[in-house]
Amino acid sequence: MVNTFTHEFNNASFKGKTSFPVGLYINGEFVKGKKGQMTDVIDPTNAKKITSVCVATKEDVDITVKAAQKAFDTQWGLNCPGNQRSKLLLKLADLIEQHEDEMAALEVLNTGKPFHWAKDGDVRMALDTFRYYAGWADKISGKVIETTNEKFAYTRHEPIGVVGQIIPWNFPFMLLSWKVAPALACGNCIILKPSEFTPLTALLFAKLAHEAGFPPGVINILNGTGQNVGQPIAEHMNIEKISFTGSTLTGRKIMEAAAKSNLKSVTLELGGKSPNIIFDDADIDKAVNWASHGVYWNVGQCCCAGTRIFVQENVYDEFLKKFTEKTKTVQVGDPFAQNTDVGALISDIQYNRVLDFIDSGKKDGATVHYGGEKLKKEGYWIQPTIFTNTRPDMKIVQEEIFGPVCVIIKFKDDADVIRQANDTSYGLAAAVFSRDLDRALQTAHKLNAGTAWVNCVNQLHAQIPFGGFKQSGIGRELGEYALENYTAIKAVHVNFGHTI
Ligand SMILES: NC(=O)C1=CN([C@@H]2O[C@H](COP(=O)(O)OP(=O)(O)OC[C@H]3O[C@@H](n4cnc5c(N)ncnc54)[C@H](O)[C@@H]3O)[C@@H](O)[C@H]2O)C=CC1
Ligand code: BAL
Repeated sequence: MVNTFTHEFNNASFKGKTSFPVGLYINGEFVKGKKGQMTDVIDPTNAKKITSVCVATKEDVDITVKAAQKAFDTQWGLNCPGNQRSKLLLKLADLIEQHEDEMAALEVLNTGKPFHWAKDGDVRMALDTFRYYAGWADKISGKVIETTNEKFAYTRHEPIGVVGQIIPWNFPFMLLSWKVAPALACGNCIILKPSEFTPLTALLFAKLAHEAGFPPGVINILNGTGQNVGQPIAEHMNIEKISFTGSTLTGRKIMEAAAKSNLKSVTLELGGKSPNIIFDDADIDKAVNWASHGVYWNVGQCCCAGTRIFVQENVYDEFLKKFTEKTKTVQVGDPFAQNTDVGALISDIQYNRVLDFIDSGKKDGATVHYGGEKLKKEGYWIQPTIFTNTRPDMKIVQEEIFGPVCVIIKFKDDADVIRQANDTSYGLAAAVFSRDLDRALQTAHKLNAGTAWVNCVNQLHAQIPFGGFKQSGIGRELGEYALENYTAIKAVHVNFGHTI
């Protein structure tokens, strides 16, 4: 028998209960893994255990792939019309909406992020994403291609089959939706591996997907580590597609595993070191507010965080003063309190990683202009931190920190800032602040980034593609573009006259 996790929330943001099995969700059932292994799930706000969940091994991956392939061949894929897939996705979205406070509270418990962000950001965006792709499920079609008068040729955008999906811990439920919704809309069966740090909302999701009535084997959730579950998915000979979000280092391993196994197609959404450019003609007060959101949202654990803030020299002092004042007002604390802006970091590993980066900045000679200290005795809390007087070669300027840490850098003119902003191996996102739209757009077009925000940051919509240039990734998630990740194009040639 698989255990059930039950938890009563009773706080300023949510009063209510959650309850779901902590098994692996395979072929429409919650089961224990073949080896019966469990792992602890930790509350990052106090480093205490929340519960334990079952974890999978390679053998479980093999069993799941067979179940998913059977579902694809019999009840899903080309055997289930798009309008039926759409109905199921809409039903699932309705169920998520009925449980949105519970889903948000669970995400808060497992990640330490503020409730209002979890609900109005993560869960709302997941809902939008499921509904958006439900709309696509019966509109996925190829085209007729003219060639000769004796031929009728057309393309079909067919589902790929069994798809592996690996997600990280920073936006567990939101990123689940980015992967699962388009894959199902296109008719694929999915095997999703959440991060070992944040398995809980994926399990509540599995319970809701079960209730929605998806055929067994269409949706499968396998908790576990990268090594025991992620790697076997990436290497599997019968998984034809893998989509991954996480570090650039692991992204390389996934690509290597795909190349060495069956050349499965790979989509990668990886790290970033996004520039945020403040020109001297920007509305400085607005830019300060956006820049603060750019760095501190999700305590900086965000692939598109605008952590390199470039400020034109004649407004540098004004910006720095106002940005520092703003940073001092950022409320770090109880994620269920209604005025909290920033919660805890996800794990002891991430906490130490961010502290190491802060140390390296100090050792390299940068100035800690504000913050830089640990907060609280229990859990993984770090002060919002501003570095100044940096050099381009410093680790804190070049590498993704994934914590509430930014560098503020002076620039002379447009050409200077474009050169500095593009001086990175990453290319996920960038932002430009200016009242001069010509200048803002010309700059946005010259930045090497998959997303360019003008007078805003961190804006994400189900309809708009998201993904990286350079080492920030391959392919695009969200929007119509994501359908390309989950369909295989077949060309059909019909001869009605040509002889040979
Ligand atoms: N682009 C993004 O949204 C994210 C970027 N990161 C970056 O990565 C750094 C390290 O964080 P980690 O948790 O170690 O990231 P990670 O990339 O190792 O973990 C992300 C996911 O990949 C899985 N994974 C790990 N090794 C794998 C392998 N060999 N094969 C298949 N799957 C594997 C993990 O279990 C997890 O589900 C962070 O400090 C941050 O800079 C981390 C999380 C998300
Ligand atoms: N910035 C939203 C997606 C991510 O951090 O992975």
